[in-house]
Amino acid sequence: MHTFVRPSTFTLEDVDRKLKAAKFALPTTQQFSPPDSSSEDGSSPETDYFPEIPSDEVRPLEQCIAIFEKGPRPVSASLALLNDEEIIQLANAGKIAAYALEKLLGMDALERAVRIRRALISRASSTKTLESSTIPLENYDYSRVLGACCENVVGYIPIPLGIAGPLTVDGVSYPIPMATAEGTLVASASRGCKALNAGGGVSTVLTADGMTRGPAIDFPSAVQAGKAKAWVDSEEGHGVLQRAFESTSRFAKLKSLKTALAGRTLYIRFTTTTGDAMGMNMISKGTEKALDALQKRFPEMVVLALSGNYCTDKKPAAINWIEGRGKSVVAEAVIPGHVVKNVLKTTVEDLCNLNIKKNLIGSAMAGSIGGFNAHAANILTAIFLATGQDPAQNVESSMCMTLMEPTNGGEDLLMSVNMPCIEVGTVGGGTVLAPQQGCLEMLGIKGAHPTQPGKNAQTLARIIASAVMAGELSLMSALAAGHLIRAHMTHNRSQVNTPAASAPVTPGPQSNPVLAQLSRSAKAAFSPLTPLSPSMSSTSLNRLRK
Ligand SMILES: CC(C)(COP(=O)([O-])OP(=O)([O-])OC[C@H]1O[C@@H](n2cnc3c(N)ncnc32)[C@H](O)[C@@H]1OP(=O)([O-])[O-])[C@@H](O)C(=O)NCCC(=O)NCCSC(=O)C[C@@](C)(O)CC(=O)[O-]
Ligand SMILES: NC(=O)C1=CN([C@@H]2O[C@H](COP(=O)(O)OP(=O)(O)OC[C@H]3O[C@@H](n4cnc5c(N)ncnc54)[C@H](OP(=O)(O)O)[C@@H]3O)[C@@H](O)[C@H]2O)C=CC1
Repeated sequence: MHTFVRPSTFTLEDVDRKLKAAKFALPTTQQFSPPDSSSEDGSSPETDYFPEIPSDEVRPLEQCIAIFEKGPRPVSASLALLNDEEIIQLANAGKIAAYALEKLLGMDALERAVRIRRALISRASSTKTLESSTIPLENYDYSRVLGACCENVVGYIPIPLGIAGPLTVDGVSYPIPMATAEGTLVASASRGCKALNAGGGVSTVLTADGMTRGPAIDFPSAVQAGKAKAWVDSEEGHGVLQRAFESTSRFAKLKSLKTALAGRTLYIRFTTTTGDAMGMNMISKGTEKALDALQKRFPEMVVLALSGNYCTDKKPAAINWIEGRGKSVVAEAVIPGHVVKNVLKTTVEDLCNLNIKKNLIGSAMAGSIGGFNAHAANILTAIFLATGQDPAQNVESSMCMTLMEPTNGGEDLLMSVNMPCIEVGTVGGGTVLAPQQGCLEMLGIKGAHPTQPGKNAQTLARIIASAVMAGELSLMSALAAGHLIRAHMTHNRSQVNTPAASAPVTPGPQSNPVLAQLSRSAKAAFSPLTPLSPSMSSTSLNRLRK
């Protein structure tokens, strides 16, 4: 193993370990044999095989292979002697796997690896657009991505970042970072923040903190599975599994083990603290170790999967809604009646009525689990993207029940959001990426908390619940006042890049005079230059659009 180390988060040894899937063997220094010194044309083989500077000219494949396989070590030094087109030749000849380019080119050529991969993928695809595409490639710290965030990287996708607020949460004022492509979201959350701040801000309560993993384990019979369940539930069993589990991390402390049988299959839901990490790698590592200990006690058992969906990760599940997963937060605020009227353009009575009919009864009618809200997922996901969270966990993280009731003799609004599954971290995952770290830094919660592990991640969960409340308040008000479509036509419809040519052709306005008339009316009604009549409800507009 070479020792070519760059000042970076990862060494090549790390990358080598993480990319062990690359199946072609690299010649080691010991295997290196200099090229045959007797050249037929009498030219110096040194010159043929080790040109100092890669030229623009593309040399024959055989010569490139010779440099790659017999050139100086480490292999990154050999590849530095080849130009991009020559490396593309090697990859097309099966000598280099496109996904292992970073490993082969070395830590100081990460952007080059991405550029070459783009060319390879582009030329292999039927559209061939990637190489010259608008997907950005430069000015990105790929060393943070490698072995941590993404494979087969061809660039990065910038998402607009807006700031809502600031919002006062537990007495501290926070700017709310939101990465989104849905116009109106930041405006809506900002209006909600303004209304919440006017009432003194949001207070939060953290009711639980624990990540979960639920493996599935088969036994020969339900009786044997039942014996294992009883042992796991016992003090002795819990202790054995806990010791094994906690040996894997400084931060994972096992809080509970919940067991359930389905025939001869045993499910165990491990719940653990995870410090400032969201914790899925951490808990999975601990669970694997605990299952090794269980296997020693019950050799007949078969671990079907580390995840048996009893966790439940990245899927809707009642167990999360009822028991919580990640951080469980209740956020509460009082919004003065005059603020409801002047900032939100509605009334306490209308808001409370709509909340019951929409967020509670409407969701119950729809058979919802954890969907007793208007758009918690909107605000939560935008903050997830801005702060480097795992976006797929928005499934359970955005479970939320929004409650509203009149207070102070009906004058003011008492509001809460109840979010039992906010799965966030300030270390690990996408939080290692520099822009995402910038957002966490802005909130004062970047990385590990220096003295109380877990406090930064908990603060992030409190901020998210409070920002969700701002979004709920503003959207519910817009719905109650009939302002939804007006706002979206102003903030959420591109006038530049929505070409007329994308209009439907068959059947279309051109071929149907009635539809053509409707289309013109709708266009006039939706133009941001022509504000909608306040009396025009979103329902009537929707009818118009059809
Ligand atoms: C990682 C692998 C693919 C290795 O799998 P492997 O079989 O050891 O890989 P291999 O070296 O034999 O290579 C097989 C192929 O994999 C690809 N491949 C292999 N390595 C690379 C690489 N570095 N970059 C790009 N592609 C790669 C590549 O296509 C390669 O073919 P080749 O090109 O060599 O002929 C496998 O172990 C795997 O798929 N693991 C599953 C990981 C996963 O899906 N994680 C998702 C996150 S888990 C989660 O978020 C949700 C969860 C788990 O909680 C949900 C639940 O509750 O179930
Ligand atoms: N494996 C899986 O099944 C799944 C993985 N994921 C992915 O998992 C990744 C996140 O995993 P996660 O476990 O959160 O992060 P990491 O895998 O990055 O683990 C956190 C690391 O940070 C260390 N650490 C240092 N300081 C702290 C601190 N104050 N609090 C907590 N940890 C600290 C931990 O130490 P120590 O070693 O002592 O624990 C650990 O090594 C994401 O990329 C996510 O997408 C998502 C879903 C499922």
